[in-house]
Amino acid sequence: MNYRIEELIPASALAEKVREMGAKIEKDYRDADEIILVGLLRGSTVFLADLAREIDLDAKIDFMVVSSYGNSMNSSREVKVKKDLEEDIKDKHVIIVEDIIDTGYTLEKVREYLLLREPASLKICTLLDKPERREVNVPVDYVGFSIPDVFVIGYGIDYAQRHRNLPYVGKVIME
Ligand SMILES: O=P(O)(O)OC[C@H]1O[C@H](OP(=O)(O)OP(=O)(O)O)[C@H](O)[C@@H]1O
Ligand code: HPA
Repeated sequence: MNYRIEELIPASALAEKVREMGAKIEKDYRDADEIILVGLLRGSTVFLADLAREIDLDAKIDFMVVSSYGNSMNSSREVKVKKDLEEDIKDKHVIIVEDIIDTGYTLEKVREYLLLREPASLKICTLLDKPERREVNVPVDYVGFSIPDVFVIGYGIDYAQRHRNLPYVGKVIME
């Protein structure tokens, strides 16, 4: 399939937004002993790496793998946990860090799954939000950019596992 990529959010705007988000999180959790940032692999890696360095608090980093999409642009509703956390999150302040929220199924499932472990608090932080695509309601506490219903890649986000290493967020245009 032929496609081209058009820049949607430049690297400089991403860096500025990530700084702002980090500052907000730092302020909100300044009285917490420790926070745990939970990244969902693989899309959140680039955002999480940058965000974590903008938060001057005692933070642990852990990861989960959940399956939802596959290689196509269609969402599938089955969400399975393929790799669980290593950390015990009971009584801890946890922030799920995501690259993008689309239908909401992934975060709904992960949120329910983690709440069963009784964290002290559980918030959700996403770089990108596509509100037009939402099918289930999930409380999102930190949002970088709301974007229209376009297929995006870059800054950790893939199209069939490609383009995650682009320094900007681009949109895929089918030709
Ligand atoms: O709101 P939803 O409709 O559930 O979609 C959002 C999810 O889809 C993408 O993950 P993907 O399964 O492509 O895995 P990846 O993180 O490895 O790219 C993205 O990273 C989110 O986790
Ligand atoms: O726009 C997107 N791009 C890549 N993966 C995704 N998963 C949900 N939305 C997207």
